[in-house]
Amino acid sequence: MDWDSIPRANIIAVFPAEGDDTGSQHDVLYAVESKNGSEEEKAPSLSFRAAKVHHRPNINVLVSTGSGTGLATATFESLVKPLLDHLKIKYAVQSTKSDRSILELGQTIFLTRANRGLEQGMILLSGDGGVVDLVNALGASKLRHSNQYKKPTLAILPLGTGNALAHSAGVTADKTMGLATMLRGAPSSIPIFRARFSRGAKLLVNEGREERELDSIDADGHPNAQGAVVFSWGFHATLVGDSDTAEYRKFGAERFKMAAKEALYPSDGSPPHDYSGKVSILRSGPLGPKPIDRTHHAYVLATFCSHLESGFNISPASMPLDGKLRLIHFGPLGPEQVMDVMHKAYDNGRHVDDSRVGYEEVEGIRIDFDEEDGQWRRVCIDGRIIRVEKGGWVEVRKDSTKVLDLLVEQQKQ
Ligand SMILES: Nc1ncnc2c1ncn2[C@@H]1O[C@H](COP(=O)(O)OP(=O)(O)OP(=O)(O)O)[C@@H](O)[C@H]1O
Repeated sequence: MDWDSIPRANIIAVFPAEGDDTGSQHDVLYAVESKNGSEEEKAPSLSFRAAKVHHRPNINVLVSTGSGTGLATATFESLVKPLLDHLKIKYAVQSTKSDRSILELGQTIFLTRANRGLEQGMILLSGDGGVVDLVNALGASKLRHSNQYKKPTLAILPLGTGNALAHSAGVTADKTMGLATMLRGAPSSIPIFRARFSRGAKLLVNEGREERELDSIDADGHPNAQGAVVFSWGFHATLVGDSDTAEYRKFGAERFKMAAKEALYPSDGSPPHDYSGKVSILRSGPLGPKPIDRTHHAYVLATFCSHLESGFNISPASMPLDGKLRLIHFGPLGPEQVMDVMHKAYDNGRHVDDSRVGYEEVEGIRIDFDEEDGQWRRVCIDGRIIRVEKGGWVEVRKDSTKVLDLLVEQQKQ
């Protein structure tokens, strides 16, 4: 029987077929609605069937050696490999050699297979960066998708620093480090946004010392980048950018707090920076952009996720993969007041009830930067830092392209 002909929601259990050493033959038990079952007959309206299925998806394990505090390789060797071997699951494993490894695998092998309609599973040992690399590789241009495009399915094992997507999608809700969801989860599309920049925007790499062109440039010459977690400007982007160094990375998630202190209490004794620019909310339909009534800002952050790290509940109204983009923003405040707002975010997202904080669902946002110094024109997309040129702008909008499914606990339609 063909695996694809059995609806996922009807599957009760899958067992390796007895005597099969290839890992590709399975016995599947599944429920079928019985046509003549009715309440009057007092018969159950479901019955079960058993089928023999040949199914051998292409499974790739991606080990991001530079993520978090560098535990991905040890986790693969001591936990993931023995588990997959125990289950006789066949897979190919790739470890990252550079910050472009996952992007390049995605742009070549995974995109080609997806365009040929082949089923692919990926087990990703990384933080949010690995996910965003896959999203960008697979979704950089709709034109690159064939009619047969088949979304790969991703299982994420949270080996990064923030692991926002894993925390927000419920992958870390149990004590199995994502392994239970990897085996029992159901696929659900990862919502994505697209940022379109003025022509001079550049990706910052090598601890912010080098500039690189963005991989995707649209027909009008505007650099594009996609994200699945967060877009930010101001305090958040500054602390992510400043703390992305080998020295800071040793401290795990503490690095964000350390860089936050430096941004709020600069060592030269100056007050925290007031970010200057025009921020507008983009709305759907005929309504034009609605500018936020302030010229200076401390915090501008749009996200699909409820949590940016464990306990940091930035958008309490966000549900796992609900595809709603929410904006959190506030104007210049003293350092103690910023800390007060941040503490409320760690306290179950109470900051959104604070009158100093704006919180709303948006279709997108536009920022027109009015900053002389480039360090204040840095924005963050899922941990990557992009610097916009003087007088430049960025527009961030929800993107309906579906490129990748994430395995999550609850089946979503
Ligand atoms: N071998 C490597 N050499 C250089 N860079 C690497 C290597 N492996 C991974 N990287 C890069 O390290 C970064 C790790 O990002 P990732 O998001 O996975 O972890 P993180 O930043 O610690 O976590 P999070 O984004 O969840 O806070 C990515 O930019 C990735 O491309």
